[in-house]
Amino acid sequence: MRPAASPLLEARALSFFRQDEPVFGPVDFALHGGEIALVEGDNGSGKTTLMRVLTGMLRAGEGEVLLDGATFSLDTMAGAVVFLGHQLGLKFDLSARENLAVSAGLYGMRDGITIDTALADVGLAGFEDEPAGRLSAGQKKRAALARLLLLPARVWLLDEPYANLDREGIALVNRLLHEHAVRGGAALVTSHGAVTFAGDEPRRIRLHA
Ligand SMILES: Nc1ncnc2c1ncn2[C@@H]1O[C@H](COP(=O)(O)OP(=O)(O)OP(=O)(O)O)[C@@H](O)[C@H]1O
Repeated sequence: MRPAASPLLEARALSFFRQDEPVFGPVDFALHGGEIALVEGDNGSGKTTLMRVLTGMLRAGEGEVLLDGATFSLDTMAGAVVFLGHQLGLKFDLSARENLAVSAGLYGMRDGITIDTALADVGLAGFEDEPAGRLSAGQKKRAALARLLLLPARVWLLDEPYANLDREGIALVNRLLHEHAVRGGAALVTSHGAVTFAGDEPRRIRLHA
């Protein structure tokens, strides 16, 4: 797919420091619609920290983040960026369906999708009313993936999305990423495992410990 004029997500000379020690950076990248980039690096090189900076959970030490050409702020990213981290953001006492309804109430839904079709697409048909806390680790991850599908966010930030998934689940993540890119979305993905996307070979952003 031909990149749009303005990147959906851009980092310029982005760095993060803890007690004046650099954790990562400076990092530069520009992700256009239709592009997926893999963040690579050894344990402790700062992949999760980069994701947290990009979601606004941590403040960058130096540099800037642009979303759709505008300087990043919590207001501009709300609804435009969705983050899947180690904490899946599920309320365990709510059902899978209720969890998605809460997210949809906050951020809206993509055209042509419903909560139940999103759950069915990730293999959770029949588990809609199960409290999220009673789902297996892989099923919880699938419920979190259904949220990615449901929300209209064009930028996905996925931190270790393959963790806890079986082979079929890994293929599911790759399919969802491919479909997201075809729809014009962009994604940044951290992973230790082998990643095989259906589309073009992903870009690689390397962090150094
Ligand atoms: N809350 C924290 N307080 C202090 N140091 C932290 C904190 N979180 C992470 N770090 C440190 O920041 C560095 C980067 O951690 P980060 O989790 O971003 O790495 P990572 O590349 O995601 O690692 P992994 O591959 O092991 O998941 C590490 O040295 C880690 O010890």
